[in-house]
Amino acid sequence: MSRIARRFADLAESGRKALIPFVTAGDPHPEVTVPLMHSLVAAGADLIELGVPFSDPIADGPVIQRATERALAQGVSIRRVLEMVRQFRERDDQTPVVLMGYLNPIEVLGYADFATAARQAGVDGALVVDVPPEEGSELVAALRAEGLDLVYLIAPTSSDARIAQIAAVASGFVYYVSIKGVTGASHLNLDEVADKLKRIRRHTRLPVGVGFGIKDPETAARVAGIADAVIVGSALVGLIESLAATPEAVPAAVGERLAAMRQAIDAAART
Ligand SMILES: O=P(O)(O)OC[C@@H](O)[C@@H](O)c1c[nH]c2ccccc12
Repeated sequence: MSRIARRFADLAESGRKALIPFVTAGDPHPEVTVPLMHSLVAAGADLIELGVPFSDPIADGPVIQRATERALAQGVSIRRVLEMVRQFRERDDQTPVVLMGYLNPIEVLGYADFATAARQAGVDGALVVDVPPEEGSELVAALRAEGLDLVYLIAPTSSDARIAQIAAVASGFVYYVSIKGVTGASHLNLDEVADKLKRIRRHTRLPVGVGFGIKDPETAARVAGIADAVIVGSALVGLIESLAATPEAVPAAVGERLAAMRQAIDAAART
């Protein structure tokens, strides 16, 4: 069983929902990322989505774009990101890590070499934004050969046929993007999301995570009421940005913000 499958199985057994923070590797400084990852776990992260900086992040809003720029300015490459995961694994062999990124850096390494290096570093899966399911088979095969999951995005506009196609190739979990547009948007409509999750669940038994626009503990708790996982990015990355001048303060502060979401999720689950 993959680390991701095991984590979701354990959560389901204890009736808990997954909390998945997203941070960009190398933001605001490469030295901060591994301590930050440990701090996120201590604050209640069940899985970490780690962004691989890429120069043309089409799905990202301004907050994560600026994080990407800060990381690229520090020279953070995909190899450096893998090295960070390897270092994280020295102290944590339980928490799944999914790399979020775009195809180009993976193509530059080569699918097979990327998959091997990722597995050796301790990565569990990848979410490659610009690989649609009909073009993903080669990448899926390379990742599967190393036991890695390929996480797919489902959009509000995805048809049933599209959801079925994604369900056939996805593994680990599927990621429902709660709103049209880029990361960091606001105001997700919970009823709409709940409807869509019902439709998605007709096609797959994989856990379904929901991300985009979850910024505060209340929203996190409400989404946890209907999804298997709550994914939070820009709310954390915006805090990192505000602390960019004092990188050493980042792990504790971001951990604190995530812990508040964890508490709200767990409190709502008890009522
Ligand atoms: O930032 P938000 O609105 O909290 O959404 C999560 C998101 O940041 C993270 O999962 C993510 C970052 N970059 C992406 C690109 C595509 C899909 C998802 C992502």
